[in-house]
Amino acid sequence: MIDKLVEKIRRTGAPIEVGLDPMLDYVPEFVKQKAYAEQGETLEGAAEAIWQFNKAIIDAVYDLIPAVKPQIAMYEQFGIPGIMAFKKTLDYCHEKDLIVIGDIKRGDIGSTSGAYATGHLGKAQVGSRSYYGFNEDFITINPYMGTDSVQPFIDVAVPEKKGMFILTKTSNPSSGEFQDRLIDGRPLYEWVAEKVVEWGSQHMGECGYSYVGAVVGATYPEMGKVLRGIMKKNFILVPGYGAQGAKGSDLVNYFNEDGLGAIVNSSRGIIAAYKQPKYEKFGPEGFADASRQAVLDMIEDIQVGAGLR
Ligand SMILES: O=C(O)c1cc(=O)[nH]c(=O)n1[C@@H]1O[C@H](COP(=O)(O)O)[C@@H](O)[C@H]1O
Repeated sequence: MIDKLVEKIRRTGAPIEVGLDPMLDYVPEFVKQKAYAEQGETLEGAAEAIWQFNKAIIDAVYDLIPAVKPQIAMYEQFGIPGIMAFKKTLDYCHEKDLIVIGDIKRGDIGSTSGAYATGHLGKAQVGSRSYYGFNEDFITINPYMGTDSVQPFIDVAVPEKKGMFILTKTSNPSSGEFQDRLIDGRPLYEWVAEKVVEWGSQHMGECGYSYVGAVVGATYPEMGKVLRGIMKKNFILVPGYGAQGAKGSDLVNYFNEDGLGAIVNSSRGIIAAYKQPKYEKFGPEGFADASRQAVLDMIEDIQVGAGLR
């Protein structure tokens, strides 16, 4: 999958992923009303609304991008119907040949991590048969419980040729509270980055990049530069573009000289584009076209701002 990700980034010229984080507030009224007419103002109605919203956006952007990142919390808030909308979204993205990064941020003691890994990357054995549960291509992992919490994900990912992105320096304002603390003179996020390199060496793609990548927020470009230097063969998933304030020129440190090595996420900036003054002309009816235009603008901004052309 890392080889496919690299191939798709090269083909599209778009080192970006669209974050499918559908809050009901972003779903235009006409989409919600139709879903509620069919399913009522219920959890099922909410799940139908976010699924229809996602589907229209995927249809509008899939040819421009290599990957999507559905954030499971946005679906979980609607209980079981929400989880079913999450799974429908994953399957539809696969049908469209998109790489699916499940943003699930898991990590627990070994046996529990193993079960998460089976459910999201691998197959569950049931008697003589085995079944994929969610079947994402990559997932996000919280490594702060240490190697025995991360290793089960790698053990499942290797035979499946799937991967993961490990939280290293996150984009949020208080990420420094713990992650920037100095340990033996170096910030904690650098210690994590060194473990990402070590963990990643167990699972390398033919393209020269590891299946084990890192999450480093676009909102801390100076730290991004240091972390790029430590993790030369690990892809960096970069959140923080758009709604959290980062722009193309902040990303120059995140790419390697081959123009690869990073994939930049934008969620609200793309899926709720029609609400921004810049894309107002599309109106709520044209929400998916507004998302397409926002993707085109993001690609241009990153290619120019990060010096990729
Ligand atoms: O793992 C992530 O994707 C993540 C890590 C991080 O440091 N910061 C961060 O914002 N994210 C996720 O990236 C997405 C950002 O959404 P927007 O701010 O709307 O583009 C959300 O799904 C967050 O959960």
